[in-house]
Amino acid sequence: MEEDRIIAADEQDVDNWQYSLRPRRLAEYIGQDQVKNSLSIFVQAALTRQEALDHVLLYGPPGLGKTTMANIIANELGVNFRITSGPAIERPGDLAALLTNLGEKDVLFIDEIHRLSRSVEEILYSAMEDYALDIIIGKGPSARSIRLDLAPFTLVGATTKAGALAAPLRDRFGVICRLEYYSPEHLVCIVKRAAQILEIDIEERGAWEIAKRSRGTPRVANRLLKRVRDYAQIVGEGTITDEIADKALAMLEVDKIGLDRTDRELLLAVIKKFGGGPVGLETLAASISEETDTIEDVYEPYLLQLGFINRTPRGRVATAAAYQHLGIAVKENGQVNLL
Ligand SMILES: Nc1ncnc2c1ncn2[C@@H]1O[C@H](COP(=O)(O)OP(=O)(O)OP(=O)(O)O)[C@@H](O)[C@H]1O
Ligand SMILES: [Mg+2]
Repeated sequence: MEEDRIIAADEQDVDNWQYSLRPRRLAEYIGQDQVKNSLSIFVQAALTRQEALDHVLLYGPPGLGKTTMANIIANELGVNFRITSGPAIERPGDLAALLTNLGEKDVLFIDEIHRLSRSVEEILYSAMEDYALDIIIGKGPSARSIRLDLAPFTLVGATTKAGALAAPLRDRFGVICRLEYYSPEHLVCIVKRAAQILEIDIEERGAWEIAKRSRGTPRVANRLLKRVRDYAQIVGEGTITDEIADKALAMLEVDKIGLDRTDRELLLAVIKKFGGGPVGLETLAASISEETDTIEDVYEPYLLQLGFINRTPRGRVATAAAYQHLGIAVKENGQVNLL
């Protein structure tokens, strides 16, 4: 299960402690320079004109700091921050209640905005466009529609699946920002910053060992840091050195580039059971007793990003980079050998 994986990008219940590490201002937010620069200009412009900021859509893989950034936008604007999520808003009335309670220029954050129901989404259109709610009162022939004015507000939506957003909704966002995976350099800064807040002793090279295995994702970096700290305190002398980090992460079966056992199992299945592919998704799923959805949504993204597997019309193929990482040689005749 994804829940049990230390390198999972998705938020787990046990990740609540990370909230204290969230940067609160734009200047503290590490990386994502392009997004930061444009948001900083739009925020300043809105403040100068004393208007509500345009609606902002943040999209990108889990754990990269969408919720953090939404919160920062409200802080920079100096307004209230209200938080909800697509699945939490069940009926149009729930959204109407949220919207009518917003103050002037407040930020309403809707996480997983691609999971709003159609009827709720439709209420959002006029709210975003005209700061108004069209409400239908009564039923049948006596039903009539009334328009309720709202205070100007900023909707910040977050999604991991921008493609799943209906076009009319997407078009109503004036600012659309894509968050990218972080470079190891930025992750080193994130690890060191978190260590400082948590009062953990860490050497530069220790921070690098953690950064390199964090799959471009701050949430994963923070999680690894916490586990390595335990190891440093119990097995080492409290300080996270490169050697301590390496040993701790090896114990957790997280390899040099952040792959865990499941990642390696999947790659080995493609290479050893199916000669490197192509192998159909369903066949592959059956061979490692997994659901096809889990493979597509959970296991594959990072392997695709690394260029370890390719998706072809005939199925999944392991690339030379995957063979190399696992220490397996490719033979001319297509057969494989351990190096
Ligand atoms: N730029 C950053 N600088 C420092 N720390 C960060 C940064 N971005 C994220 N973090 C840390 O990573 C954690 C996860 O970030 P956050 O909860 O904002 O992710 P998210 O993109 O909303 O993820 P999800 O899509 O799963 O909701 C935060 O608690 C924070 O500590
Ligand atoms: Mg989030």
